[in-house]
Amino acid sequence: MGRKIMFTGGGTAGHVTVNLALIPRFAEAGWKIHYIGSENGIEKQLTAPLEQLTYHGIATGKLRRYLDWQNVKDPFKVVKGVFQAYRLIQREKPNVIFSKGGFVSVPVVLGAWLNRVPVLIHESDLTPGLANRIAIPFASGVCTTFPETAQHLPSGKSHYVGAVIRDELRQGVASRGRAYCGLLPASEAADAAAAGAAGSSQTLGKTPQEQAAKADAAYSANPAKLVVSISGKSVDAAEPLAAMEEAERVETGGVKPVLLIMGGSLGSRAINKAVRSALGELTRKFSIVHLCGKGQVEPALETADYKQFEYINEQLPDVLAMSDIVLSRAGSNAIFEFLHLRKPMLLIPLTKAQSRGDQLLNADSFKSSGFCEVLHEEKVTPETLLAAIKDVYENRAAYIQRMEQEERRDTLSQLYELIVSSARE
Ligand SMILES: CC(=O)N[C@H]1[C@@H](OP(=O)(O)OP(=O)(O)OC[C@H]2O[C@@H](n3ccc(=O)[nH]c3=O)[C@H](O)[C@@H]2O)O[C@H](CO)[C@@H](O)[C@@H]1O
Repeated sequence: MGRKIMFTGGGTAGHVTVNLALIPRFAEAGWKIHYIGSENGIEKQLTAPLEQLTYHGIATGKLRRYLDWQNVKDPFKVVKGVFQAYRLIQREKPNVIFSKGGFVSVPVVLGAWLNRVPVLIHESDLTPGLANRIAIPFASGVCTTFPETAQHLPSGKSHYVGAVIRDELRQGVASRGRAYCGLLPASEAADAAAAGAAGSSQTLGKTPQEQAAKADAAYSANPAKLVVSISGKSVDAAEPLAAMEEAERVETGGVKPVLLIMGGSLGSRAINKAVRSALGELTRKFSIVHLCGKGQVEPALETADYKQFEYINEQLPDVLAMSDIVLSRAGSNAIFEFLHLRKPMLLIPLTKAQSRGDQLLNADSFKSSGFCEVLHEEKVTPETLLAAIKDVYENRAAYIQRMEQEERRDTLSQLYELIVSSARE
């Protein structure tokens, strides 16, 4: 009889994507794969395309730190969930359970413990979240993304494995990303820029390099008055910054650099608001792909250089491949993906008022390694946001160089082996 693994984890994509990375490995090795999640959560949507997987929905309750009338109802849902998980595990008899955390995972870990099935938990953040803190006493081991997390775990249970990166994230193709987002393909943008330059008041060179040199020379000769033509439009670059930007655009063949904005898997209203307050300035310099979160797209704001999506799933590798820099929350999975792909980042971590402060720690750790710039939400204004984005973009080579020092470890294989070795016969 083949071996069987049960995954759990959900609530936000950060509690699902590690499972999505592992599932193909287990499927290839011939394991039967089951997933216990909530009835309608994001974990159900994200695992739906996987044919090799049997999904079981159970009742879930959120364990809140604040007062809410749901707090009265939810303990009953949690008890119901434990009972359902217990019965499912008893029936399916998995060899091992892997939990990526989130509230749905608590009843599953308890159900596994009651059935004496080994459970490995994964903690992506520097300090364990509430759901994992409740579950850890019932688990056989805890795999961590950060080495520092060991200090917050019972001795002997902690396994530092590092960040798990989905294989497909490495296979992105920039031109496919541009096509998906409706951004002008790089080659066409270069042609348009060259055509525009040919008929402009300033005759710029033929190649992007010649064009940049001419724009630089023109600006040095008369910094206060430089009119360049990009894509047929004359731009009065009276401001030194604007002149530099236009010269740079010419240098890149008329293609604006791409700024990817990811407010975590659910989107971030604070980031959305901040970005939209500075949209005019930002789109002068960047083509923006904004992952806004469910129900947060504003169609009226859409332009050739501002593309919004609620969430991008299969196409994310392509979109990442075409992105030059990233503005993001500091969720652990996302920032390690950016590090792996060498994307310079500006991070706006979730505040202590809205969370236990895990993203502040994640962001501090990345900043001290020189991988990102951090802008605290309390300090965000259109001006500070623009300055910080400009800073990251201008220093992008230095960020990339520091990220290049970071070894790319095969965490996925290591974690796979650890789970296999924890499984009961
Ligand atoms: C509000 C909240 O509770 N945030 C927590 C949640 O964040 P969140 O769920 O946002 O998780 P992460 O930022 O860690 O990961 C997001 C994941 O979603 C993917 N993605 C995102 C947007 C998109 O359009 N497409 C897509 O595929 C990313 O590639 C990444 O794999 O879990 C993280 C890991 O425990 C924590 O650090 C965060 O503090």
